[in-house]
Amino acid sequence: MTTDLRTLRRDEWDRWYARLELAFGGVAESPQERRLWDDLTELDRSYGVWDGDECVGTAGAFSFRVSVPGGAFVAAAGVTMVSVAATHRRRGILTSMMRRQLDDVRAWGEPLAVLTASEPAIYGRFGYGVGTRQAALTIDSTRVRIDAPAGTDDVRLRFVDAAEAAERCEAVYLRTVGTRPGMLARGAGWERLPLLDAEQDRGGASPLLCVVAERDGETVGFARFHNKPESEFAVARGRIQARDVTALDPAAYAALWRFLCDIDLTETVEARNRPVDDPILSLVSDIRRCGVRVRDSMHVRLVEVGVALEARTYLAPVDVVFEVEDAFCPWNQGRWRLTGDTKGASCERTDDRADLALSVRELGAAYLGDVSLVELAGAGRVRELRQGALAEAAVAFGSTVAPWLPHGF
Ligand SMILES: CC(=O)SCCNC(=O)CCNC(=O)[C@H](O)C(C)(C)COP(=O)(O)OP(=O)(O)OC[C@H]1O[C@@H](n2cnc3c(N)ncnc32)[C@H](O)[C@@H]1OP(=O)(O)O
Repeated sequence: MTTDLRTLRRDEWDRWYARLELAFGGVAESPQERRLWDDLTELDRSYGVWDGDECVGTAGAFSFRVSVPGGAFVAAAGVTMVSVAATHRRRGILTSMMRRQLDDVRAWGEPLAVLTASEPAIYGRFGYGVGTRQAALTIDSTRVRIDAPAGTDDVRLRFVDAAEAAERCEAVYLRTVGTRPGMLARGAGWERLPLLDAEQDRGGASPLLCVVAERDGETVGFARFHNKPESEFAVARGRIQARDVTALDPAAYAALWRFLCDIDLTETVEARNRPVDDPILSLVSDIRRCGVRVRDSMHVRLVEVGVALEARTYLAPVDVVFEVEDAFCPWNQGRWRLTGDTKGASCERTDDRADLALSVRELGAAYLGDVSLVELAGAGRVRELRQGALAEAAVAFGSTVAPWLPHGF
């Protein structure tokens, strides 16, 4: 079989995207969602693999800047829309696309590649580590009380039309980008993503509802959610499906969650993607009844180890030499000396003896401050070669808040 891997052309997008949908089960997305992804696709950063005139492989890369510990934003390829036709699987097509893509990302001068995986087992071989996690909540709102802080009662909540309020909600959201590592600065068009609301995706729930939180006439937060009425022998058992809960201060945040947990005729509040250290977990009276489940979220690949490690700051002074293994991107392979603290860092090639040995995948996992290097060492994936180096590096790589990716891509 000979296939041709090339950059996507405008007139190929429809056929290309249809093959991507087919690889994910063949259920067509709503026209609204399809149009959004069409508009967001960056053709010159997308690939199709063609067997004759049949598209058998797809992959793309959005232009993002990822927030990292210390507050900088680092250019990153947001790897997306990866698929290989079921008729052509396990013949190396994914590998060929990952090869081409990581070479291109390097040539574009982007030190990071990030993605959310359909299955976590796919991308480790290409040097990606799980760099952020997310928590799903299923709150029993009949039993859980919100212990709201002072000032919560001064927050005014109002139902608004989600589309009409989109601009001011986006303005609030943008003020939160960068408050956690892992959040994305993106280009125009992405503000449409949280408003997608096709009936076919609702599963019987209401259209998207929106409540804004105001103080002194200023918007200080918002919640977007669906209400799914359910009942059992005339007992209301409705479910609130929270899509976004965003606020600029603790009182507004508590007011929004208290509202969601208090809606009549409902007894459950679900939220699929929250930070693992979400303050809601400290607002509730009974964490056991919040059904917390944690899973992998954004996978991170250091495309240029030196540039990436220099771009963030470190919670404590650090001076360690890493022996990095990177078979897929051998330009990263070898020894790097990282020195840094809360103000800045430098990371350079060195011949000095190594203090810690690990693969680029572990660096990706630890990069945003989520998984501890100590935890990875416990799994045998980081080796300490100088006593004390592991603790020193683990503390330095931490983050004061858990990294979080608020939405998929
Ligand atoms: C960022 C995103 O877009 S995530 C979306 C990923 N896409 C999907 O899940 C859609 C459905 N699946 C597919 O399209 C394909 O099966 C893909 C893209 C996952 C894999 O494509 P393929 O061309 O079959 O992969 P390829 O042949 O290059 O495999 C490379 C290696 O990865 C392994 N691999 C491939 N898919 C998987 C998987 N799902 N789980 C574990 N290992 C996998 C292969 O076994 C192979 O291992 P080997 O080198 O040890 O033999």
